[in-house]
Amino acid sequence: MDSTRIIVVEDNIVYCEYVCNLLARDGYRTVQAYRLSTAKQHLKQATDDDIVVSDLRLPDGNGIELLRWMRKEGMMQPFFIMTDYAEVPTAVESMKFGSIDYIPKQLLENKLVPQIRTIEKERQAGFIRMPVFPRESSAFQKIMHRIKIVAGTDMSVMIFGENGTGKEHIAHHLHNKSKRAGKPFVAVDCGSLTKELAPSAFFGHIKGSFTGADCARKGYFHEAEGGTLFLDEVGNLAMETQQMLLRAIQERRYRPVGDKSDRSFNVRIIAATNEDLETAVGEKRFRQDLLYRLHDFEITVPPLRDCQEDIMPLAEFFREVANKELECNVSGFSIEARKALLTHAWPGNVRELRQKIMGAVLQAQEGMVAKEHLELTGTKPTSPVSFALHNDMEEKERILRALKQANGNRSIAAELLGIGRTTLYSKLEEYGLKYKFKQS
Ligand SMILES: Nc1ncnc2c1ncn2[C@@H]1O[C@H](COP(=O)(O)OP(=O)(O)OP(=O)(O)O)[C@@H](O)[C@H]1O
Repeated sequence: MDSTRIIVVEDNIVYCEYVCNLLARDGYRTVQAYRLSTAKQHLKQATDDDIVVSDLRLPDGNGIELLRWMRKEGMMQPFFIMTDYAEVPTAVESMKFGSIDYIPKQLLENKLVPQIRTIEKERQAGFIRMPVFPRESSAFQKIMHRIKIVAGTDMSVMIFGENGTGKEHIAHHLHNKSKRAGKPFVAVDCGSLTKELAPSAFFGHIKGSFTGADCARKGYFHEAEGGTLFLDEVGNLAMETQQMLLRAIQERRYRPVGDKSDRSFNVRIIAATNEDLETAVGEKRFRQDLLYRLHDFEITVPPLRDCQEDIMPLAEFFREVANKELECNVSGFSIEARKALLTHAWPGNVRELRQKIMGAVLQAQEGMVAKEHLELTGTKPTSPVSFALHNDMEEKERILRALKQANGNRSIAAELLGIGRTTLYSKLEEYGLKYKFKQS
């Protein structure tokens, strides 16, 4: 019997019973709650190994309220929302508060148990899921659209982007949205693989195949069978390893080191790089034929400085994560801190933002994060390129975006737009926006 207990929160008694039976069939213990208040009681006695699956609408509240309450109480158990199709936009909201996924009820039978199995495997491997914030900038909406169209296929996908932009998250998300969800997602750091280690790492070896091979080892291809193999920093592979991979991918088979026969595999490949691989091809550091194989479809993740709309939402999200992890009680950012966050160049992208916010929350402990807590030195502020005013059509929208980003503060908005305060005032007048942001 599995030790994982699932708390099923659903007011429709018949459906609740159905979900519990589904889970019981796979050996899970379940406990039912028809109301938000009952769910809270169960959760007060829950262990960290429990998992919550909740309907969105409940007689005395809703699933998102439950999730927010849990996170506020420091309960970090995995949380899934079950939805009807009509409720998908609200369900997406739930991911902001750290729900792992929303599962349409029509797909529950196929999706829920595999996702729970993945969580269990990750727990066994000592892997801790970092909460992911669903970014909503227009650049990310485009990325999400591209993921949606390619997810259902078996095309290889190449993800380009600077370090720390979230390429691995995107690869994971793509996997979760594909028909391979619930099957393994195996991430390989190609930069750490020497040409000597690579054959055994990718294809495995049999016992005694070389000095030191005291026992057989499964390779990454075997581990990822049925699922996705994520080749991170693929540009760092040695030429010999590139050739070996190319052959395997072309022939859809490989031979474990020391074995006498080949194995076939069913693995989807997603690769990521922060390099311009065309240049690497030109410099003969990367094989053109391998690049073609890995590059059926492309996703480019823009640097954080080009996604200004994401900066404050991500910062707020990391502040909440930091509050919980570090047991602090920081409620927001001062105007100066916001300004610093919005104008910093973020060479380390989301990773750097996360680190800066964790550090700032730790320093502030409570109250507001001040500019000094962020310690944003050493890089020049970004040129306000992404907010530059190009033409009348875009202008109004950009002004609104900058004002929203600056929380209505016109000085900061003007700075983001790269124009003077007086110019901003006259633009506000021109577009009839003068009274919309009265607060500053
Ligand atoms: N949407 C997000 N929500 C929460 N955290 C995020 C998000 N995107 C990125 N991060 C955080 O930023 C860091 C970098 O993310 P990730 O490893 O996916 O980037 P990457 O582009 O693959 O980096 P690298 O090129 O260095 O391998 C991680 O700590 C991750 O938790």
